[in-house]
Amino acid sequence: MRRIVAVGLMSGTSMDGIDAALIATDGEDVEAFGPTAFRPYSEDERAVLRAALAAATTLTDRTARPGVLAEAERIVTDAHAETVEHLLAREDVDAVRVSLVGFHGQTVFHAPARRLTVQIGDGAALAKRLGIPVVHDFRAADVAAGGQGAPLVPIFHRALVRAAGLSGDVAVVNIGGVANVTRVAADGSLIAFDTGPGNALIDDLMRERTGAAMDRDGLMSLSGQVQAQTLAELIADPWFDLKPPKSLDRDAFSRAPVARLSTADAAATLAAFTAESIARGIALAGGADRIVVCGGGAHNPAILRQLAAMSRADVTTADAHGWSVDFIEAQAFAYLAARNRAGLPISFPETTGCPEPMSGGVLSLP
Ligand SMILES: Nc1ncnc2c1ncn2[C@@H]1O[C@H](COP(=O)(O)OP(=O)(O)OP(=O)(O)O)[C@@H](O)[C@H]1O
Ligand SMILES: CC(=O)N[C@H]1[C@@H]2OC[C@@H](O2)[C@@H](O)[C@@H]1O[C@H](C)C(=O)O
Repeated sequence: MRRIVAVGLMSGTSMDGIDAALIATDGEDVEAFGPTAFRPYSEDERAVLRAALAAATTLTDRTARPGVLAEAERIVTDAHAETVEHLLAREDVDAVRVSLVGFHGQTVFHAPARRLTVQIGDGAALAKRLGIPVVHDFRAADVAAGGQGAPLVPIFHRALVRAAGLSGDVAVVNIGGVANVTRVAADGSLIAFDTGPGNALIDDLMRERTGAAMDRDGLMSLSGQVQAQTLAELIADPWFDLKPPKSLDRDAFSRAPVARLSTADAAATLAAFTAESIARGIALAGGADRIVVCGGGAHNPAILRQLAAMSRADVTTADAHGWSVDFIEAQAFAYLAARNRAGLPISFPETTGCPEPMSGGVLSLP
């Protein structure tokens, strides 16, 4: 395929907002990173999204939008359209120069064992409003074929690792609401899976105890003490020893074990829980010489310090390699949309457990 300019859009499990990023790619190589934009959800919008997650637990049909799910889908679609319109206007980019949008949508339910994964967001409506073809619904085909439907970013991580010429075995770790790892071995082979919690438990603790949306710069976690017994209780969950492929829904783990702790100790212990489950995941993947961290958790020194202490690898953040800590997932969905148009697979037995390399995503034309 020729090189195209694509916009990628990600609204992740943290539900902090929408990341948008332009890239130039032929679906194999990333030829250039372009401008980015972030559009936070308002507190009201976030409350609707949280209600949608609760409502979605009873879904059996991935296309049904009962009750609050219909309102949540409208909010998600409109907010994504606004984000792209803002980005293109700010950068003075004419929509005709953009060939494609990769639209992840918002995951409201993920249970691959039940062959069900639900991302809300109306791709057809977005294509019409923007006047740009949109690829959306990236996870459904993989899950229908028996895969986990996640993580999908690994093939993008590998493209970045190869282009950077990083030596040795490299683990790219994304710390979003949930955390996931991609291990790119020195021989180019790939293994990827979700490792456990990212920031979601810490965000939920902070909202409940202080009303803040996050533990900004890890200040609360850094002021507390990791409670070893509680951490041991959290990490004793047999899920962490399960062999990949494996993936998680946002609320797969409970923060009940930290309920009796002070806010500072609870935050410190949850940050250590995230770090230890990532370190275990990297070991399960075969270990790494280098760990490159991306996602919002890369801004939390409490997580990063614990991770560095628990692993013997060289730990850096994505920015140190010229990649983007905050927009790597949005860039990945632009890349995955381009792969869809190029007829290239987006998921693999080694990343989602699907039976064979699979294409993914649905195209909606304006
Ligand atoms: N300055 C900061 N200090 C501490 N934590 C931060 C900071 N900035 C972002 N975060 C954390 O990162 C989260 C957002 O991360 P990110 O945008 O990577 O997640 P996501 O894309 O929503 O999730 P996922 O990757 O699971 O889909 C916030 O909710 C917050 O917990
Ligand atoms: C079902 C779902 O939306 N999963 C997300 C979530 O957030 C992080 C982790 O869990 C990852 O598996 C996935 O997102 C990234 C973008 C992925 O598919 O690679």
